[in-house]
Amino acid sequence: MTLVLREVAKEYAGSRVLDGVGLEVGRGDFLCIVGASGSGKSTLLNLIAGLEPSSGGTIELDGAPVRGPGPERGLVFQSGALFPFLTVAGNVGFGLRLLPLAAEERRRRVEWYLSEVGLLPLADALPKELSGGQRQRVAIARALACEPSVLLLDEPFGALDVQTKEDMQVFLHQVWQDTGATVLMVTHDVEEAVLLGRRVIVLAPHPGRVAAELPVPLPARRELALKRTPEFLALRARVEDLVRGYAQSSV
Ligand SMILES: Nc1ncnc2c1ncn2[C@@H]1O[C@H](COP(=O)(O)OP(=O)(O)OP(=O)(O)O)[C@@H](O)[C@H]1O
Repeated sequence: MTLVLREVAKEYAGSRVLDGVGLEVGRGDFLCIVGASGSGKSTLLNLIAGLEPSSGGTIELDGAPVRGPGPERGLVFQSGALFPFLTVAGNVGFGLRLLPLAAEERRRRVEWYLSEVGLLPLADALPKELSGGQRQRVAIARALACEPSVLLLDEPFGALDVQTKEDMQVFLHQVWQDTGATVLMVTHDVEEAVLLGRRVIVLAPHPGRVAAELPVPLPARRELALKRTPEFLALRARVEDLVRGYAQSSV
């Protein structure tokens, strides 16, 4: 799986929100996109998801142009947006109904991904009975169950309290390692990006464009304790300076 963007642009009512964006995401990658508010992070993810058309450039998945949403791109937003009237298992299985799978395989996947996110015991619960963190786990399991080529995450933990957010970061990293998924995550949280990403891309605003790309040379196993190491703190400071610097220089 390779996702390739070349010279991607987006305009809203004549105003250019993204300009000349190029990036490449390969199988098993974990790429985080950061940038000041309004730098076009969510817009970029929406274009890749096929929720909106670009105004220029190309977006290709394995050489095929992206022209709309598709099951090979799994999506998770800040608010899990679960179907309130479906159980946890029903939510995880929802997207599978659109895939040509035998009933037995659907059941297997629902069970597998629910157990992967630690929610098998709550399979029959309704979303309203879950905590915010649990709801996001269901949303992630729902996206993963379709076994997408790439998992697109837009501020998936932005609405959670600090403790739950940290638990979810560790959890997502574990899921990524277990499943070999390819992840593209948008976040305004630089610490989160450095903790989870193998690479971090910084978008500069007005118009949104790729200003910097930094590899994250931290150990493969990302634990919360890493956040206190000098290597982590130095990289985090560097990315924060870039984000802030570009935000100020564009005002
Ligand atoms: N549907 C839309 N119509 C018009 N303008 C839009 C639309 N969606 C986004 N924009 C504009 O595009 C710019 C980029 O927005 P976007 O939400 O992608 O940025 P962001 O980096 O994700 O910001 P944040 O971190 O605050 O979520 C903003 O100036 C926003 O007002």
